[in-house]
Amino acid sequence: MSEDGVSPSEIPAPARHRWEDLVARIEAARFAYYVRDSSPLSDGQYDELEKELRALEEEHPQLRTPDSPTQTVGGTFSTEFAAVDHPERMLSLDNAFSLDELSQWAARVEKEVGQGARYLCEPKIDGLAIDLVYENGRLVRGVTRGDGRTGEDVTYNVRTITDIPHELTGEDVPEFLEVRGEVFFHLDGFAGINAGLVEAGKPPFANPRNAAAGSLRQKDPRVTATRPLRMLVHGVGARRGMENDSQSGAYDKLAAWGLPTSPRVKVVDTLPEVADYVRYYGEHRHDVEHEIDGVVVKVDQVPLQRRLGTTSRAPRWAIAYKYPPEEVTTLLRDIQVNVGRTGRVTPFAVLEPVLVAGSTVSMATLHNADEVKRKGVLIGDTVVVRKAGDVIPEVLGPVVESRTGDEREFVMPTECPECGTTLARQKADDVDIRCPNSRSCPAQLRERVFHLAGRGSFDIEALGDKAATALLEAGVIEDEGDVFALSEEDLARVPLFLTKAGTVSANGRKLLKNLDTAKTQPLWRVLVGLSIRHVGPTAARALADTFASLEAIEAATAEQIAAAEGVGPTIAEAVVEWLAVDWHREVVRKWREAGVRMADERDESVARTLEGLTIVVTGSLANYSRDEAKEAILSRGGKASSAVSKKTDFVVVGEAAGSKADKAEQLGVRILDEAGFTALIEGGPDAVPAPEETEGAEEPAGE
Ligand SMILES: NC(=O)c1ccc[n+]([C@@H]2O[C@H](COP(=O)([O-])OP(=O)(O)OC[C@H]3O[C@@H](n4cnc5c(N)ncnc54)[C@H](O)[C@@H]3O)[C@@H](O)[C@H]2O)c1
Ligand SMILES: [Zn+2]
Repeated sequence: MSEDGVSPSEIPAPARHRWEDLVARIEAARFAYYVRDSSPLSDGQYDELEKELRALEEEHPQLRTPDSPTQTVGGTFSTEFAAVDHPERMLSLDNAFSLDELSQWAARVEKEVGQGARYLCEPKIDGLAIDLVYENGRLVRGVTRGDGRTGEDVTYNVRTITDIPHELTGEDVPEFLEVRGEVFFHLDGFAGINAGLVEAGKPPFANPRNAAAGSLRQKDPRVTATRPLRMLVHGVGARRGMENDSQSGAYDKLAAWGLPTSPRVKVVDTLPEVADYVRYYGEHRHDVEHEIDGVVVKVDQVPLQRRLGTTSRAPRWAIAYKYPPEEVTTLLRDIQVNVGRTGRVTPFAVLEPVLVAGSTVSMATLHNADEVKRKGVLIGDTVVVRKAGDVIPEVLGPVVESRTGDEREFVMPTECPECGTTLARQKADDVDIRCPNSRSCPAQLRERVFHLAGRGSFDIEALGDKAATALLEAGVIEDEGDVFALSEEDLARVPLFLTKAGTVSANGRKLLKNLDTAKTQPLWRVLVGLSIRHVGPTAARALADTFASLEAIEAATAEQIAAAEGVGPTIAEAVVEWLAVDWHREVVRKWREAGVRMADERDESVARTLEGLTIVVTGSLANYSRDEAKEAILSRGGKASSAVSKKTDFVVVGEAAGSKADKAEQLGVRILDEAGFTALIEGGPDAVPAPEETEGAEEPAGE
């Protein structure tokens, strides 16, 4: 950095020192990123540095030397590869971090070329740029971006990527063509790469982008060949024998010659449509098979691109709209284990708290001990953490470059951290290990009590995490069996439910009231509350629909349970196994004694006209919603099914019915329209016309 060009008297020393410091840090980060394929800083942290540098130079324009990182294309070329000049310079992109900045860019475009610019929008792939040169249709060179003028020759490596054609096909293949694209990994490819590296005793990558860069930039192309790299093209450079009047037109030609273009490219006429595109991918960022860090917007017409021109580092006719970063680097302080409701022991990462996607993350899931191994993370590592949308934060991988040697490997405990019981696999081939002390392991108890109070079960608002713990700790409940017998005297012994004066608090009274209401909840909620393996809301509803009471389920055999609509052998086995355990039956007995209803009342005023009939309703009916139709069938003793089979007695076909109606016809199942359905409900099967008549009357069918 030439300080000579800058007159020290004009720039305050602190600003100059800050500038030097920022430049040094940015250059170190660029070196790690482009040469070592590593990210000690996250992209967000890096962008912050660049932003600060830009602001500083805005304030003190004399600092803006031609070799400032704000004026150059990031990257360099390492001596490990032959250096090759690009026929045409490869540029970076300017960024917009808000819709506001995007419209400022569009305003500049309009000011320069007037109205009429069309905008080509495409996802910004988080990979690394590649320059491909085709001569007479043959791939002759593949080069990394480097510093924009000179890149690294990775031709042999590029040839191993299946997306990249060695030869262009089709009509009018140009004499000379330089194509720009992005090399990247699909997300699922990344996890496999790291697992493979760890198994081979090699350092894993911190994230998919580094993995792509590191896999392409291999000395030995045979290594590159083993990595499932992908490529999509997003631009053209120098060319002879190819005329372009638009970016989108160029993409069409490239595609016709066999080059992979993005299926998500869209050309729009107005800025609001660009904003829609940006918003769409902001919401659907995770529906794309690779990581995207933004959307690239380009003026589509080539003559307008020419008029707009470029700066030293980026075209003026394009901009990268960047989404908020989802990946951060932070310290992995520890790996601890959590014991879940079913005793499953799962490791989780304890992180140095870090802000990502708008919230502070201090923990991340690690699923199981194998997963920790596969990711190759050590306690004490700097790790990349990803928080994608509402998904639980995840550790992607370690920044191996930042290791000091003090890191240590995680060892799965052999004893339950909560109750000291020796951990074991339930079945020999299970991945998970569990605490077998399900009845009284404090962790499992707490989770079960909390679970039965949940929205998907009894829905007991005043019984949260804290309350569950407090009740167990005070000893007023020994396990979930005691929950519904709780009295005011009991709560008077739980500090959490006491006022300062020592009486039961409003919250305590609310809990008692909640419990009373909960006792009349429908059977399926009771079943969910029992914490039977595999019995979540869906299975519980299916069981309740068929058996209507817990007593009936207790009396049923595994075969009978499995035969119920939507149940099947796995759930049936789990239910039977659960009921065979003494203390489980004790929970049921206590609940029953405390007045939990455990049966769905059948409305006896409704005649059971459909006893033994299986009925499928498809399409929409005028007088019944889906649920009402189902209810009408169930309350009359019928079975409401969703799939048509030979066992189906009637298929009710409403408006816009789909394939189920066709299937019914094929199988010769009796078909009813809505009027027929009403007749069936009211009078049973005898009230609807006999099969022959129905068939004969197919066309006029009621209406
Ligand atoms: N973590 C770090 O330490 C560190 C260091 C250096 C750079 N970086 C990251 O790299 C960025 C700067 O790199 P950059 O100069 O390559 O800029 P950039 O990544 O912001 O944008 C330019 C690049 O986008 C790529 N791209 C992806 N999809 C594209 C598409 N559809 N059309 C056109 N181009 C597309 C091209 O390869 C192009 O070179 C930073 O903002 C940061 O995210 C991180
Ligand atoms: Zn335990």
